[in-house]
Amino acid sequence: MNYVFVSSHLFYCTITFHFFPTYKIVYFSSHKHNSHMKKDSSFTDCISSFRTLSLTLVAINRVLLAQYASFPINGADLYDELLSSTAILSTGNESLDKLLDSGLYTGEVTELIGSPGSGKTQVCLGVAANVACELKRNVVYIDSTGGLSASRLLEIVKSKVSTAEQQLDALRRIYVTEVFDIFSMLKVLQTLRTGGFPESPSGSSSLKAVIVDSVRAVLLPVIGGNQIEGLSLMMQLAGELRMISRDFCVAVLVTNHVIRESNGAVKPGLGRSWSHVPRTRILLQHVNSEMTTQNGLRRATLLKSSRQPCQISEEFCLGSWNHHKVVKEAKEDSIPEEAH
Ligand SMILES: Nc1ncnc2c1ncn2[C@@H]1O[C@H](COP(=O)(O)OP(=O)(O)OP(=O)(O)O)[C@@H](O)[C@H]1O
Repeated sequence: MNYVFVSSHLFYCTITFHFFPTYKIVYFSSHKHNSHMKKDSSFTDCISSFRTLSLTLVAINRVLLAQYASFPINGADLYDELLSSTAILSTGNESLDKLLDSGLYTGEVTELIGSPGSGKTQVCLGVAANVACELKRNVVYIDSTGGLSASRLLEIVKSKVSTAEQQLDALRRIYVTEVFDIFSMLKVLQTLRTGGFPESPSGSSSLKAVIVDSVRAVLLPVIGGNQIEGLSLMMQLAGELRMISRDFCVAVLVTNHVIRESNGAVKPGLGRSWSHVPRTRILLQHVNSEMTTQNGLRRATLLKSSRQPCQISEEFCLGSWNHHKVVKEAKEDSIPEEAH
């Protein structure tokens, strides 16, 4: 254990420096009330200890920067890192995959926005079922709206895998947590990040997707009144989602509502501070036609992407995840589970 001595007129305390556990910082005072202080230290000793201290602090500063600051890396290394850590998870819906440039990218936060009833939860269920059934990977599903329907999930799973055993296996890969406030949400994410995630039955940690439906439901109550606290909680949530996506190489899919402006245009909820959090954003809308409202036809429009031109859109049916895959077995080898 290394000790760093800090002289102060006010304090006599010992603090363990959390970021740097091998160092112990000891504050000691020359105040006359502290009878047990080092009274024999001369002025020159004091100056030399300050010098030592400043050198030590510089060393600590360097180590902390090396550990926690981001360093620039060249494009080739960046591309290598991308190839080794990025996987593309198919959503199970061709139209959405097309908009997302093949699917959900691990290491990124993707946002699905839309008005109530636009089908955000249906898409989340479809994605969870697809990752669990087709890719055979784990999913953490955080439900903050109470909109997750186990029967609907089973319905989608049944359309993807035929035997009861496979269906059970797939359902076991989807870990559902219900949270209804931002503090519980942050706690769940922190538990997940610090390794508190329950392992899959096979014992392999194969978490590939984290779905949060929805972020606005937990943020809305804290954003209205106390703006400063609400914003800081929102940024904390953004940080947790980003860290999980990067550290665990998982795809994070979040849902958010929209705000309708006076001219009828829609914009993503949670304002500007949130707008930079997702790397990709898709808007879900009803397709307004008497014929199409019956079969749940939706239009998905790409609003934000660093890979595709924005404002392209695709139409798809919400019930498309139910469609049975007749030639599933034959196609198993060609599932684009991990593109890189
Ligand atoms: N099995 C199904 N097949 C097709 N469409 C369905 C099915 N079940 C529900 N729907 C449709 O999904 C829509 C509701 O979708 P969903 O609950 O995903 O909306 P949401 O955008 O999550 O809404 P909210 O923001 O209120 O949570 C309804 O229009 C409903 O008709």
